[in-house]
Amino acid sequence: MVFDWFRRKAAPAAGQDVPPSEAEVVPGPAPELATESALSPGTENDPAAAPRDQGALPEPASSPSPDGASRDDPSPDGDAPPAAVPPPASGGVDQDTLAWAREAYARLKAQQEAARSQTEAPQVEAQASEVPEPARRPAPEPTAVPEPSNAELAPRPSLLELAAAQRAERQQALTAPTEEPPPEAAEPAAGPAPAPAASAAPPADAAEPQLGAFDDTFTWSVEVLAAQGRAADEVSLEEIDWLGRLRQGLEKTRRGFVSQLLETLGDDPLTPELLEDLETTLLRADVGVSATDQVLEALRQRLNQEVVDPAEGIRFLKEQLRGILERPIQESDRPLLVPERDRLNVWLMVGVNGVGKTTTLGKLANLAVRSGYSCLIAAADTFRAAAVEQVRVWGDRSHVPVIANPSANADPAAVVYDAIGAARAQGTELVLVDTAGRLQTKHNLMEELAKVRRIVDKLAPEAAVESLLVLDASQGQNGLRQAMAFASAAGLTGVVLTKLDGSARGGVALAVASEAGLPIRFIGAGEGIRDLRPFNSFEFVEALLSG
Ligand SMILES: Nc1nc2c(ncn2[C@@H]2O[C@H](COP(=O)(O)OP(=O)(O)OP(=O)(O)O)[C@@H](O)[C@H]2O)c(=O)[nH]1
Repeated sequence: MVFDWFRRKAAPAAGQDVPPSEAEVVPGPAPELATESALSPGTENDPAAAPRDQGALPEPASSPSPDGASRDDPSPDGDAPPAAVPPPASGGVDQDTLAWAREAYARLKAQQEAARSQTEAPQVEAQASEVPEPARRPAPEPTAVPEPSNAELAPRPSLLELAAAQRAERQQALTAPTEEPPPEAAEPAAGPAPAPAASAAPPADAAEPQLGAFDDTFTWSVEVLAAQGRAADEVSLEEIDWLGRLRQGLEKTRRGFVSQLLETLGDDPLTPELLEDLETTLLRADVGVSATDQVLEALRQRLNQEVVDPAEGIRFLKEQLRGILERPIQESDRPLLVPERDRLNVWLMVGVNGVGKTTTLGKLANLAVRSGYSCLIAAADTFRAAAVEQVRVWGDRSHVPVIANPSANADPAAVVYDAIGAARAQGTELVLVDTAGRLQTKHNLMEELAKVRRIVDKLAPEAAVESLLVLDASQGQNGLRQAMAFASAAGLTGVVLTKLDGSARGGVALAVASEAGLPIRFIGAGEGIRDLRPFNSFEFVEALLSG
């Protein structure tokens, strides 16, 4: 079994079927929210100090842990909080939810400590072997699984669980990308190509995610996973880390959106007059005219039927936003974009200059390798001098081969031709194609792109082809115009939204879904290799509207 980052669940390795019935965290119809409340003002800048209304999140699904304890009874010793877990940062927190979050935290901490002592042990051995015989100290007991220092944490993972966690960590370490690209990767990639620009090198890989404090961000992340049916023992550090970064990435959008929303909604029941203010708020957040109209119309109808208090207003708003994001996903033939096993998958990255196509491709290659898919990169951006080099560096980081054409200004279609041939010969599952950035208004360049697309369809009619428009979220409504233009030339099937970190225009995701009718497939929230994940409408909307 490997952890499939596309499905976000442990999955059988290549050659094994994935049972469709297994529960997975997928961007599907939103889970029913048991409770919902208004956003908590004041938590934006100081989550540790101000209370966050935990009721804003759904009741976590009650999933028994492997040792049989349910989340209602996280501690075999009773209700006392684990000693190593600090008291909650916020007051007034739902105790049941908090206990569940504590359980997840305790497990992650134990896993991290187990992994740490596991990695330290071989180092001690290695050092010992360098020491002259007489001075050599006795090697540490090889079979003993170190007892975590927070052994009193509840529920304490069994030795089997610890060992499994260690194995998983080791496997992750083995399959993880190299920290730095190997020196030869810095060599010019292709014959006459000029020396690589300094900017060609992607940022160094982020270190393994570390467990932070038991704070508001942690409890929010755990709750978001729990609301989607995750058990406490299925919560992984990397997902917590990602959700934290997603929430942080959407902070700028959220800050404007949420504060205006709270101001608009106030403490009184919603009135039709408030809808005008809400319209302005949504349009300012780049949600787009169509999505805004849909939301307002739904709210209007609701207000005609009953009195709606602010908390219900927020819940209803979230539901509407999720619905808009979900519609194109559910209408596509694939509710979840995952490379199909035992089939050639070709994913093209297209878009205007500098939006993050190559970076996205590098992150996807890493996601694919870590999820156990065989992958190959086609460096079909033959226009920009350093592009092939940049792609090679990304390929090296995940040990993914790169097919490139050494001649300057080679035909991108020829590179794709070679790549598909190589993938067929090697039985590769996923071919990621980097294409040159182009303005949607340049007819000849759009024609060139259409040719690449035709070549793929002709050469590999059996392949599952995806044409993904990479959009820089910070470009707001401009991205929408790009989507419309690229749709016809490249036969777009989906969108990757990048640079959500640091952009106040994350609302454009809704405009893309409602006006271009394109499913958002992945989102990027940072330059690091792990800063990309499959899009999940529930998490996105929660992060957008979390307090
Ligand atoms: N902050 C942030 N930066 C990103 C993200 N994705 C890409 N970038 C940065 O955006 C810049 C351009 O990325 P590239 O991947 O080279 O963009 P491109 O679309 O391939 O560029 P062209 O090939 O010139 O069209 C780089 O500095 C990336 O590190 C993201 O999600 N967040």
